[in-house]
Amino acid sequence: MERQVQRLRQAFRSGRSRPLRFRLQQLEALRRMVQEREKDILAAIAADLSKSALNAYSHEVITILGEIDFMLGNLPELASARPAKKNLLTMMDEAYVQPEPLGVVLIIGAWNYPFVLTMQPLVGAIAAGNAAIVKPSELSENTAKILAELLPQYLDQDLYAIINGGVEETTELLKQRFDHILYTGNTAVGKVVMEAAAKHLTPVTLELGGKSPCYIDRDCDLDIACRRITWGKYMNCGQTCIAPDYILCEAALQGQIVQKIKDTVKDFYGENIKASPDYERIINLRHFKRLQSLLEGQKIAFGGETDEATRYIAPTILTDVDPNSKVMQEEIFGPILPIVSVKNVDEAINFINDREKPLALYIFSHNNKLIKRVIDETSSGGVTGNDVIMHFTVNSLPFGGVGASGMGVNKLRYPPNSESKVSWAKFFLLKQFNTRRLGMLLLVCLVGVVAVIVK
Ligand SMILES: NC(=O)C1=CN([C@@H]2O[C@H](COP(=O)(O)OP(=O)(O)OC[C@H]3O[C@@H](n4cnc5c(N)ncnc54)[C@H](O)[C@@H]3O)[C@@H](O)[C@H]2O)C=CC1
Ligand SMILES: CCCCCC(=O)O
Repeated sequence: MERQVQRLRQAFRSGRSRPLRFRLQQLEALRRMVQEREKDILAAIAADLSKSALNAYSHEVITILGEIDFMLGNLPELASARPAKKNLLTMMDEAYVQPEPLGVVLIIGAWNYPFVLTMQPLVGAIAAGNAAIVKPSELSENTAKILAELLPQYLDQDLYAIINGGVEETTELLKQRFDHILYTGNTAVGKVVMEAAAKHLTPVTLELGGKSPCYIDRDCDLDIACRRITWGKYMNCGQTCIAPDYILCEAALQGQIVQKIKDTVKDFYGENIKASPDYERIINLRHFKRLQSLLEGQKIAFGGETDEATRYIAPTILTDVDPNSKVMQEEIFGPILPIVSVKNVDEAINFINDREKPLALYIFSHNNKLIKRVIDETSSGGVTGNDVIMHFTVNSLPFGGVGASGMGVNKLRYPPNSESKVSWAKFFLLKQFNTRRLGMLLLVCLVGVVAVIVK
């Protein structure tokens, strides 16, 4: 490990990773890799998470293409010096902030979105002019393997390395000195990473987990709320760090919520959910058994079916959940949705503040004052009102946790998925489609307006 880190440090010292042209070339090469080897990448993600190619594209590949496009379009400005305000003493001088690379950075990825959670930080590291070591999660072994095969074929091998392995290899890596470590994974390991980094005073970005609450106010559009919660909760079989972990609502709403989510699950995944290409599986037996244990002693209002052979757990809803029960003590990270009843928003705010600061927080209400109050009186990594997960798609928003859910920041929806939905997602998320398609869309609108005026 030490030799590998030293090799990267020498390459970084050569200054090769600093010129803007070089950084853009590497990002263009990464984009080429994603495009030319899309099929292999989708197949690897599919094998790891029993995910359809359409979902692997929508959940992961499109995000990376969007991130690379953003960088290719904005890096010249992002990397340029920023003039600083001067005072009388210095008004004849030059004063500016010059963004500069840190050096050799370590990226440790997680398994639930194995491509996004290693490539997105790598895009940032390359854009900033760093050298980087990428250590994908060993749990998503197929994606780890394909990345080890592809990255050296497309990127500068002296500046960007990939090291595969599990706890042992990661522990060895963490003994080395880096100039920044970006870790994505659970909070317990986040502490291990931070402890190791402290020995070298290495700054860290910790993208951790937590229990993200979702408060449903009695005054909201319950149909929309349940549809969006169903999408965000059961996507990737609930293995999404910013999925709504549990619902807080008045007891009287539980019945309607269960029914509406039940109807939406049928709408999304059909009568036979197990056969749906849009419904994934639990990553491994350890997590499957952990999730099964969370069902013990609970009132299962919907779902609850499991199949160990295929690591299938049905979309499940628990009602009248005791806040002290096991399912409320740990991040669920699976397709189980507990409903905890509270009398009102005051009780919901206290419930949230009595626990670790969540990675995400969701509020469904027609009352914007109530939403604003919850935002003002709680603390979380990111909030979406009247939706879930969508703050993740705004790459001009910082993305990350606070407190136990993390520190530092990193940046076409409903099933069933289809080619045309992916195409529209590209249109709305990828630069390359915006201009051409946007022009077409504007032309159609213009023709429409003219037609109305003429008429
Ligand atoms: N904030 C965010 O953006 C995200 C957070 N997460 C969180 O990640 C968690 C799920 O991922 P995990 O199961 O943790 O992924 P994991 O088991 O794949 O571990 C993550 C990484 O840490 C390494 N690792 C594991 N144990 C280690 C140890 N004892 N010492 C050193 N390295 C170790 C693994 O090799 C892997 O590369 C959830 O809590 C989820 O909320 C997941 C995705 C995004
Ligand atoms: C929708 C993609 C989200 C990726 C980060 C997470 O696990 O929440």
